[in-house]
Amino acid sequence: MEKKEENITVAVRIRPLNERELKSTAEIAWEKKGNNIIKEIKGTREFPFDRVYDPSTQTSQLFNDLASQVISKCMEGYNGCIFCYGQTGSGKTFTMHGAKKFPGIVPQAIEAIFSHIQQAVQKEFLIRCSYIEIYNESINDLLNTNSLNLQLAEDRRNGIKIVGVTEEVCTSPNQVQSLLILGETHKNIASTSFNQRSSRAHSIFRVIVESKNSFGKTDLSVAALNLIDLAGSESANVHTSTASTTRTREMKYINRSLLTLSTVIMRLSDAKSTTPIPYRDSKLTRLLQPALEGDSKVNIICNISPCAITYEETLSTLKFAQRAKKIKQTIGRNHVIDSKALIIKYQQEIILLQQKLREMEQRLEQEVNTQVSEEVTHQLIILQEEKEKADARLENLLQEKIQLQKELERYKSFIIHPENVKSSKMSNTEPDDFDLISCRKSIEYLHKMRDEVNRPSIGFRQIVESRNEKYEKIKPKESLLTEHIDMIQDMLNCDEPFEGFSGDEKRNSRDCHVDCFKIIEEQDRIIQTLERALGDKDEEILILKDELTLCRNNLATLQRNIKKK
Ligand SMILES: Nc1ncnc2c1ncn2[C@@H]1O[C@H](COP(=O)(O)OP(=O)(O)OP(=O)(O)O)[C@@H](O)[C@H]1O
Repeated sequence: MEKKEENITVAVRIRPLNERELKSTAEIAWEKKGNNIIKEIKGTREFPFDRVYDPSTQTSQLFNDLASQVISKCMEGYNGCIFCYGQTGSGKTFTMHGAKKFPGIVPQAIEAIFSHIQQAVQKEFLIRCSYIEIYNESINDLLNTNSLNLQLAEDRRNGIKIVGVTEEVCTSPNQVQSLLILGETHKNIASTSFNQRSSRAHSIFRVIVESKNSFGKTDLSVAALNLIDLAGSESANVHTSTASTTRTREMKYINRSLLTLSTVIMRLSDAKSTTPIPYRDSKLTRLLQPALEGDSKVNIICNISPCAITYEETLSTLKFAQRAKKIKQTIGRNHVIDSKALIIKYQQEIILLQQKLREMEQRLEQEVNTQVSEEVTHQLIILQEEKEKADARLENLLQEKIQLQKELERYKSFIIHPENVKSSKMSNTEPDDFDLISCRKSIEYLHKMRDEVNRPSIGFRQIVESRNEKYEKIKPKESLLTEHIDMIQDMLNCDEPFEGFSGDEKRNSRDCHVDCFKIIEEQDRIIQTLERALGDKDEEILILKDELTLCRNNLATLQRNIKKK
């Protein structure tokens, strides 16, 4: 340990008058004189300190003058301890933690620690934080409400420890800030006649700074920074009539522990004293023991009210501060050559974890590759099978379609027009000179001619001429034809078209007529069915083609993915 002797730094901060004091007729009893003296206004008392701050001073000024040096030392490996001492309502919490828009020493210290880490490029740091309060002589963990009445343990190497206290590793100011907010919600605060938000316990926010040179393996420093907001002393008669038993009990515990602190400071300040120092009389002094004995750079800020109402309490605070000022300390830097120190432990853990992570990543990659290739192969097989099935179904359908088309053609070829049937049947039964086919053709021809003549678009003369010409050609057969035409016309128009024929002829013709129509109707039905079937097959083929395209696309995507892998 590198050692050097120095005094505890003691400063006094005078707060502005509060509402109650402003309303009262009481006078101002204390004022600042120069930079470091506080003096009685109406008396002769004067107390010199390292610094004295008047009511107009901002906390940032105190931080820059006092706390920043302690923080710098901590970053170099020296322990540090800053605490605020004073009667209730004198401004201890305001100084240590601050209020809205007025950051206290703690938030400013956190900013300073992290900005120091940012600048110290050659060093590595590990920051751990804990937050406890001593309430009615019980140490409670403010970061874990289930941890109450924690015990202290002492060993030669580590000094005094709080067993089981929560220590959070923090990597940013915001993270520390969150811990502070969490701790604040668990603090014992109550309204008293002197302070609306009076701390009913001593609170200690501890930052452990582990640091090591980036290149060194063993030169490790571990420093503790204790930022302490003590509960305020209260005059016993304040609580007797109005306060609840809880407040009175709290007050007794607070006063007793502060008295022990005072005694400890008094004994420490008297270099010649051989009387044992009663550290063990309170949890607070036991915890402060290493710092007060010289393992820490200590700053004490004594908060006072300038008002005469609290003259006695302020005087007591100033006397305490005077005694504290006399304490000489020999502070040393903590070198730790200890493989158990967290920064090294964490570094080793990080290396191990990184190794494990790499191994896991490799294993995962292998597994994923195997899984992917198995899955892709499986999907490929399924797709191939689906494609083959689809191809086969398509082929079948195409065959079916061709078959159906052939059948359709065949059926179409079977279609017999009634007039053909009539003429062929009739020709078998009619006498030679009765040429029904030619008659029929002639009738058709005549009908056509008549239609032609009636069509307004064709030149009338041409039509008449052509008609006459054709008429001349068939004129010789006119009478015969006319007769036959009439007869055939009658036959075609009437229900009994074969009236003039003999019985057999009639029967044959009628049967033939009916058969023909039946065949034709049947054929029409078959054709319609075939056409419908064909239409359905076409639709199925289209759907199958779509499916096939989808299959092909999926296959292509899979093949692309496999190539990428
Ligand atoms: N320097 C200051 N400037 C402005 N207001 C202040 C100052 N110091 C204290 N106050 C105000 O005075 C009140 C009491 O302060 P604070 O709670 O810090 O006292 P305390 O000493 O912590 O009291 P306790 O011991 O009861 O917890 C608060 O409202 C606080 O905002």
